[in-house]
Amino acid sequence: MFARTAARTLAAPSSRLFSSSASRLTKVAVLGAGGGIGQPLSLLLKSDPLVTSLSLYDIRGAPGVAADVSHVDTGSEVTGYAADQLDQALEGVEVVVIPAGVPRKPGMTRDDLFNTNASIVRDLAASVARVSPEAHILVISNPVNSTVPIVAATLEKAGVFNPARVFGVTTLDVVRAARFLAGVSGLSPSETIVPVVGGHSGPTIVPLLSQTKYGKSITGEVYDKLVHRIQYGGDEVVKAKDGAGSATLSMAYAGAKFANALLRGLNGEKGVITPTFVKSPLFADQGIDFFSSLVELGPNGVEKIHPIGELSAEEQKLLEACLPELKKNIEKGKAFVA
Ligand SMILES: NC(=O)c1ccc[n+]([C@@H]2O[C@H](COP(=O)([O-])OP(=O)(O)OC[C@H]3O[C@@H](n4cnc5c(N)ncnc54)[C@H](O)[C@@H]3O)[C@@H](O)[C@H]2O)c1
Ligand SMILES: O=C(O)C[C@H](O)C(=O)O
Repeated sequence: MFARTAARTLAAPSSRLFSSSASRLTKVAVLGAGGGIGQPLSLLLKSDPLVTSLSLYDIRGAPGVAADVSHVDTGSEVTGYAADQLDQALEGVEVVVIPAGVPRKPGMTRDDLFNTNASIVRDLAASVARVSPEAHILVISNPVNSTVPIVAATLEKAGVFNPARVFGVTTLDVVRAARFLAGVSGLSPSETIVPVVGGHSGPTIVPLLSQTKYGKSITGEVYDKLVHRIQYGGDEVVKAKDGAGSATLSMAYAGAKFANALLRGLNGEKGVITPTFVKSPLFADQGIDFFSSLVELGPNGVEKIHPIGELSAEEQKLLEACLPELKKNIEKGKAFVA
């Protein structure tokens, strides 16, 4: 998971979880560190040798999480910040991960979280713009299809938006796709990596199984069920947690995995390529200027946005269903800031 060498992100072997020490100082902040995702994510980031300093902030509970996590015997320093210490938490930070906000309950869509989470994310982004305007921002808070445009528009308003530094974390969809395809094929998930493009909610999640060695042979009902499970994996967890929230542990894993990929890119590692939801030219001519596709990460953040490649007829249909919904979600986010 936390590989530091040349293996591509999509195929990073999990045996590298605790690999060797960092080559450069990297200060990372978690905003929402006291939450269901924030706590295990903070623990995993503490275990990442590429993180040398960890700032944990929440409106409640972050100093306690920091005291706990700081005893783990890895090299990084950990500091917790209380509700009125956001500016201090952001000082000198290069990477900001945002899992702050409310999660879904059964029967809700991610868009139902907009009313609460939009202002939380906007206000946090405004503080990042003021205190650490060069930081890379990793947005986990839902609805990602709207919160990423909100962060971008907020930074734009402050005159500091750099599209190479704002990312919607869609890694959980990639993690699920690999796991679920492995379940169908009987192979190891390291052999069933699937590019997942589009956005992060139901029909906007578009798994490109035809671009994988084992996925392309899956057809009919098995294909339909697999695609549905990848698109609605989040609902599975929400239902099972029965009112206690949504995915936290698998999300912390996915968030730490994406953060590690970004840090490897920032450290100059070549060939770090993974899907992420960024400002993108791929469908901009249709008024959709944020999109998740394979992105190469480098010393400045986004190095190269890859095209989505060849699609099967089924995937073309999935993409057609994705685009109008995604456009609506993006416009809603932009309108909120405007
Ligand atoms: N991108 C993804 O794939 C993905 C996956 C799972 C969950 N999520 C989303 O992540 C978000 C968090 O989920 P969770 O399960 O950790 O929720 P949670 O309620 O357990 O934790 C959220 C935390 O955010 C904190 N918070 C609220 N307002 C804040 C603010 N202004 N500043 C700092 N912290 C603040 C809360 O105090 C709480 O500790 C939700 O919106 C959820 O939908 C996204
Ligand atoms: O389903 C949710 O609301 C949380 C998250 O987006 C997920 O995919 O698990």
